[in-house]
Amino acid sequence: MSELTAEWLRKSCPQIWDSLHDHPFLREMATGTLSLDRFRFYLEQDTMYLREYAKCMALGAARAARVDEVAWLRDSLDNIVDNELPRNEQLLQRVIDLGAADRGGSRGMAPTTLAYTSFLTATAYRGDALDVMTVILPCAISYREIALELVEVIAPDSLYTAWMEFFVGDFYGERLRQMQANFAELAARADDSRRGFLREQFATASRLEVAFWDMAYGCRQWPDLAVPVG
Ligand SMILES: Cc1ncc(CO)c(N)n1
Repeated sequence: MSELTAEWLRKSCPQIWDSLHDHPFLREMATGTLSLDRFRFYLEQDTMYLREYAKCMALGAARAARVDEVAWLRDSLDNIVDNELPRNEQLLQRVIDLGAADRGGSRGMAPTTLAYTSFLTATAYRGDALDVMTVILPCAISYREIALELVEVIAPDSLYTAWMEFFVGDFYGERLRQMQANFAELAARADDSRRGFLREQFATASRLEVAFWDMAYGCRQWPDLAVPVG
């Protein structure tokens, strides 16, 4: 493995990423047929997810070797806390006002949210800034890719357009570009065995992104927290 860049990692697991792009949750968002209940479940779980995601960045900063790595992770953390979390909360209010039913998404972390956040947290406690940057990349890259793809086909001014407009915007695009440049700089110092490990970690986080959409699409909650339809 001669170089380790975000773009290289992204291309290293095409099967997983194809299933992200083909996901029924996202296809139904594009056609406007995704049920509001499912979107509500997604937003409730994603809010719980983002709180842990932000803390994973804070842990990565605490375990960083250099102050520029601290600043990189601080920038990513700022975006989650200042933009993505408040936007999720506003969208959740909108979707509730539109009549979305509670399918148990608000009652606690569903198994997949727990699996994903536990993976991020364990990675941060065990590793350093590079480990954290590797596992947060699939999240950051996939939302940009998904939003850019959907925005081409989605009906304008829908609830789902409101969700994706942040991820297609220049602010997010520039943040992602910066994140990828920072990652390449840090990863250039990793030896081959570490690169192999990071590649696996990237693939795991990518699989968990697919699993997250699966969970939201099926409103999959622990049996005692689930609210059956009807
Ligand atoms: C699960 C998940 N991955 C990535 C993002 C983008 O920040 C998000 N909001 N949620």
